[in-house]
Amino acid sequence: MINTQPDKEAVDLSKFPVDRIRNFCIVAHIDHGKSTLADRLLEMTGAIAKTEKNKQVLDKLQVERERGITVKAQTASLFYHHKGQQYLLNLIDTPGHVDFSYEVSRSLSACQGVLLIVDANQGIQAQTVANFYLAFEAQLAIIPVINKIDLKNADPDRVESQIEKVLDIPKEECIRISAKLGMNVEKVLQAVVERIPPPTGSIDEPFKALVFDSNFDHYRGVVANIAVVGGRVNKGDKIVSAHLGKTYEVNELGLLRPDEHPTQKLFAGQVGYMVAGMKDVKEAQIGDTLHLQNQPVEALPGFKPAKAMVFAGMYPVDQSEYPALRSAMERLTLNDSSVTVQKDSSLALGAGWRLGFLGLLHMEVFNQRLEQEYNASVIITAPTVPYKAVLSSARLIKNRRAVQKNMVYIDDQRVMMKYLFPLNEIVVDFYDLLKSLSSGYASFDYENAGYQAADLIKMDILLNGQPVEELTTIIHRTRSYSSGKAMCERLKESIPRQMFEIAVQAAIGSKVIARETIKPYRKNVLAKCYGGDITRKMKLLKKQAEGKKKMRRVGNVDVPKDAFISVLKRKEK
Ligand SMILES: Nc1nc2c(ncn2[C@@H]2O[C@H](COP(=O)(O)OP(=O)(O)OP(=O)(O)O)[C@@H](O)[C@H]2O)c(=O)[nH]1
Repeated sequence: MINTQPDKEAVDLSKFPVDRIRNFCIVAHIDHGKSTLADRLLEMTGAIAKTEKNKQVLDKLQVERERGITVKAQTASLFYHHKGQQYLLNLIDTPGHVDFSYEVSRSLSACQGVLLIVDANQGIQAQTVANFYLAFEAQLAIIPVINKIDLKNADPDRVESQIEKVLDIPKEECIRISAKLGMNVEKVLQAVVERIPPPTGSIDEPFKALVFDSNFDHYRGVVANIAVVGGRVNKGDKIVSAHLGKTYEVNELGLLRPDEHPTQKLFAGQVGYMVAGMKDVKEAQIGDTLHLQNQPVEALPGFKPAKAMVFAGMYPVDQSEYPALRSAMERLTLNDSSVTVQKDSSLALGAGWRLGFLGLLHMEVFNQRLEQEYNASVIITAPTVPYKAVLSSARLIKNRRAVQKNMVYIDDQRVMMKYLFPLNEIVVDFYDLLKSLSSGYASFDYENAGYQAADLIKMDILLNGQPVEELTTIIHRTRSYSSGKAMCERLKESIPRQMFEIAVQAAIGSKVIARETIKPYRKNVLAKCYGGDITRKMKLLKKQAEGKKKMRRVGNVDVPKDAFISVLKRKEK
């Protein structure tokens, strides 16, 4: 293979007519080797040097490197020689975990095909099936790739049979590789050219591009990732966002290889980035259509908004950090449009937001990115799931526990089961439980099946008979006793003794279901002051008064803000 990687200045994108372009994603279950294969493809086409240091180069975020998982889809344009012709391959590496499947579905909209990677030892897993259906429904060409054939326990024959049985893809279409050793990776590149169709647009149409991702650069403003569906765009052109109707001048255009590589133009079928003086994050809607000024086009269908599954409150640790946190949140939600944001406030924690996430890992990663990329420190409250309440005298009638929907044997060792679960039962620790019960063998994926009636109740927490609104929770009746007890115990640990006895109670309506008592105690700050040094006494009393400012008064009980945080914060695993 001769791979001439054009240098920075030499890229002439007009040399790549649409029929010599391939846009594809790599999709797979978590850890099946997407990012490792992406590294090999980048190396083989000369986009990056082959060194030990270049590992998972498309996992650029600190959180991705620390956790060893992909959370953001990344794009890289590769140049590849095949049968005497040079091709432009646009690769998008996507996350594997179910919480980031929104990234996958968005990325697929910029592609005509996928490489579906399956681990030769683990075989088909939950997200293999979920990702297969995303690609299948988007009518993309699917190339099954069996990875890690170098492993001692690899069983590619069995995995091929699974692929044929469960996904209905003929065995013969599978490519067996070791991404780690680079074995057979060349065959993957050949299959991309031969089996994935080129994009359909034409260079002669009016310019039309889909914004499929974007992020915020401190100096340049919004950097949008675009897929040019038709026509061409030049640096300096005036373009219009179909969503807002605003006009911008194109300041910068280029390819991602995977670093930014400026060009003068982008043509139909190409995928790249654009900077067009959008200074406000609200101007770069993901899913928006861009066209030339005075050449309006029909807007592309865009993306279905992501459906948040888990909600949590987010507050600055110190209220003076609110404006800085707001701008950090706006910028991060531009890069992760699946997070929903609503303003909220709490007496105990001040002004903040109620955020919606696709799952618990998504929430943790968002929090970590805020800290690492924006230096923000936040308090996250206990995650909850959405409920619909029926306001009538009729009770919500029956608790729907898991209901089995179907069961398919993948082979003699594996079975795929579908259940209907209450979301509240699965979002918090179900995945961990499943992994430990199955010694790590089971995998899990879920989608929203709508609202179901359930026996839910509102549980209040009372301090000396006064309800504490921040701690009210909606909970399944069968869980209320254990949860109420745990919350009372945690509050007892966090509220300091005061001059009188404090009753900490959990209650359903007027019925108390758990109680702890905090014994009276008076902290006499003057106890150690012998004699009559009045200035020293005043100092100590002033310090005590300042301490009280950090308290929230519930009835006659002073509760330190930290107490709310420790009770509200979900328990660390
Ligand atoms: N033995 C062997 N290990 C591999 C191979 N390909 C990948 N791995 C290892 O499998 C692990 C997961 O690989 P990644 O490339 O991070 O997997 P991924 O699918 O990108 O993971 P997510 O993006 O988090 O879903 C890493 O430890 C890799 O070194 C292979 O061909 N053989």
